[in-house]
Amino acid sequence: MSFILQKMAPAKINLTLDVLGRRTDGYHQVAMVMQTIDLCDTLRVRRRDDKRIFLHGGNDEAPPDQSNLVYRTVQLIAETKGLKSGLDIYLEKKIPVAAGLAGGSSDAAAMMKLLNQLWEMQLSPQDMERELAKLGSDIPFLVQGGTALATGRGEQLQPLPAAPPFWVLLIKPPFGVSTPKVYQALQAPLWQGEPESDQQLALTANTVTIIEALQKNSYEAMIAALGNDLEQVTLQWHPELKEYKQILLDAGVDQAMMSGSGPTIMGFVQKEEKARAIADAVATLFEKKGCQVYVARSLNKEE
Ligand SMILES: C[C@@](CO)(OP(=O)(O)O)[C@H](O)COP(=O)(O)OP(=O)(O)OC[C@H]1O[C@@H](n2ccc(N)nc2=O)[C@H](O)[C@@H]1O
Ligand SMILES: Nc1ncnc2c1ncn2[C@@H]1O[C@H](COP(=O)(O)OP(=O)(O)O)[C@@H](O)[C@H]1O
Repeated sequence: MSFILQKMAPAKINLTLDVLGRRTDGYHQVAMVMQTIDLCDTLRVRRRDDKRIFLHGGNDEAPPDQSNLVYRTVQLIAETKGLKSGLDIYLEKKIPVAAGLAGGSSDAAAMMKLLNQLWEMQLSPQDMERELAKLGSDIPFLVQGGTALATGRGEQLQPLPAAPPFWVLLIKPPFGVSTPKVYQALQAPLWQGEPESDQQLALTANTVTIIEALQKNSYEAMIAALGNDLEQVTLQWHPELKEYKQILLDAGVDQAMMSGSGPTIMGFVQKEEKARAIADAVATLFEKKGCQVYVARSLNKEE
């Protein structure tokens, strides 16, 4: 029996998400500070002697069929670089689906890294990011993870100093939201069409301030600069999310905010003991509302 390769696929959260404009290609121009956390899916892969690809695991919302981003990553690489062997792939989902945590994107990035290893393709991280941008705007960030600035439609990356270590409580309501619908409903004053000046592409206040906070390695300054332009849409559709933020703030988190297009609400704290104590205090209340509660810590690029 050939040996099994395994890779963890971490969730991402947005520390900022500034939407700058609505482009003609159907995407929005964004500036986002992204961070990986240690809530992870797991991918295991074993080479087969034939040329068949089998995907196992997943769950009801991310079934192991041809629509799965893991399968689509193999298909993309098979088309561009050739199918070098058959594969048995097992996907263990822990990251909630359609939650604003980019679980599917991270699974795709992990699959790409496993293929690079197994098929000895010697692709650089930048090569992998370029390929994966074809499957989704968030996926390139998940190749390297840690803390990074994402611009363009989210696929252009610049390294940032690692965020000061922190913990987050994640409250995942019993429903998902559609990312395209959230972007489309955004009412913010946006430019439309193509960016015409550098000013239109300039980073906005939240993102500039948070980058300064990261440069100073200041947890307090980072917390003060958190922001997400998509909150206004998802919180209007699901007003109970405002209440969830308040519950977390009342329970003692330093700040509460939605991740990505939502609906997951995050509560930020600096220390593990505090995160776990608050999670214990609020778990029953949130579980009664049908929410799942997770505790996770920020990851470095190397983890
Ligand atoms: C909102 C964010 C924030 O990190 O994450 P999630 O909430 O999905 O995790 C991302 O911008 C989501 O990126 P991702 O989920 O990869 O989106 P894609 O598959 O590329 O695009 C799906 C659709 O969302 C819309 N879209 C996406 C990215 C972007 N910058 N502008 C957009 O308008 C488009 O309608 C696009 O067709
Ligand atoms: N491996 C996967 N894990 C999760 N979702 C997947 C996967 N493959 C395809 N999908 C599809 O992609 C959509 C968005 O997935 P996900 O990455 O969880 O969203 P989000 O970025 O909003 O957290 C889901 O509706 C799901 O049907």
